Amino acid sequence: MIMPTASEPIRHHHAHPIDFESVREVPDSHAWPDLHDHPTASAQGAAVPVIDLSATATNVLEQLARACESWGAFQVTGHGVPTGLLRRVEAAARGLFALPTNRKLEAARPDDGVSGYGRARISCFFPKLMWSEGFTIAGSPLDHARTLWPDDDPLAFWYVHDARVPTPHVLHHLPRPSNAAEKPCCDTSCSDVIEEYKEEMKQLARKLMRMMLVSLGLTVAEAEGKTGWIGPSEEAGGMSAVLQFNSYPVCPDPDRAMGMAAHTDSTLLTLLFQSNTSGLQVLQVVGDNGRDRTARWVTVPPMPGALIVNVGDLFQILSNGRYRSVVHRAVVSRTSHRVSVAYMCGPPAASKVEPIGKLVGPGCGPVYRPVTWPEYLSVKGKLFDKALASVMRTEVSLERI
Ligand SMILES: C=C1C[C@]23C[C@H]1CC[C@H]2[C@@]12CCC[C@@](C)(C(=O)O1)[C@H]2[C@@H]3C(=O)O
Ligand SMILES: O=C(O)CCC(=O)C(=O)O
Ligand SMILES: [Fe+2]
Repeated sequence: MIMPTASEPIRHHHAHPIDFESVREVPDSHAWPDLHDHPTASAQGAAVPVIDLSATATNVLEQLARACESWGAFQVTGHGVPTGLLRRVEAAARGLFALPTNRKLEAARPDDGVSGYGRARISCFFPKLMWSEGFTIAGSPLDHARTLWPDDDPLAFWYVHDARVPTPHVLHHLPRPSNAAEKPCCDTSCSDVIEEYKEEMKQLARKLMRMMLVSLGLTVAEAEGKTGWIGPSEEAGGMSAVLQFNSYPVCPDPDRAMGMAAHTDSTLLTLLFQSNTSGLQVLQVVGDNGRDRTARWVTVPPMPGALIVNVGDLFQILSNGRYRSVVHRAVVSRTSHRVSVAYMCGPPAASKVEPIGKLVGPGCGPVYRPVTWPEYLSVKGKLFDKALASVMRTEVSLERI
């Protein structure tokens, strides 16, 4: 993995994003020296597992367990999310990023905030900038749009019909809507699509959480009771989530630019939709016996209609280290503008996440101390790739993990 070279977060001085569309070469600010830190596995090599959730055949739980133990990531098919909705959410993402820069900057994420437009939060740990821009939505997309653009709401304004997206050229020349209520009559707005997508992802995330906990050896009742958040009644307020839209413009020299630097997600699970453009790579660690550790980047090929599931740091804590969060990154392309949408799912803010009692036994005590999601995010914001180790119980030897 490309190690962050900064121990202290860096404040990048380029407040304004570069104009990705017009640059003819990768500027020094975006040129990464060590993109080939590990070999990239050939297409014939091992691939991230694909799991069909609709399969009536029964070894789905075993497949999940194997995928989570050995990869920390897998693709799911048969998940029940309509392909039409996936197409519409991709169009919504493309529409958002196609907005003129000044409109996007109106929604810039404040320094101390979670939501808004800007570069990835982890950028401050790397000396070079990434070839991407992002849009983070915590809470309701509609409320969000209203707060960010109180006068006129581009999220509600740009209509998504049949996955057709206004091109940047058209967007520049469209009149700004004078009143968000004056919507062109048709279809649904971006924020409706996003709202609908969040709801579908929430159901799928709960189902996957339940299945993954059962695959660890819990009963369904235990899985629902232990965490409270995934039970049928949502008495503890259900899970919470952040929606992250990523955009990776075409790049004149993809071998020198990084779309999204290597990281693990600070979530329980992340459900990622990468549309039909390749870019996501996961780090496969081979021969991990302490000393002799080699790793390689494995591309996760786009599969029509599939979603990718990443095990996040909080699930690693919950499972007491049995399921590992996966190191992953996104590379860029010379020819395709790629977008991805990540549903980053965590527990309710007030809930403590800690190793599940049943998975902790004699000779295998709890490896991690209890943390809430906000606490963990704050630790991650300071320590980045050392965050998980820092919430280990001190009496547990580092060898164990
Ligand atoms: C709920 C989350 C999870 C965050 C922080 C916070 C809001 C934004 C998320 C992301 C989204 C993009 C990748 C990442 C690595 C980033 O830079 O910002 C994520 C990060 C994390 O998983 O740590
Ligand atoms: O775009 C991708 O494939 C990866 C995005 C990602 O890792 C993230 O949003 O956390
Ligand atoms: Fe990620």
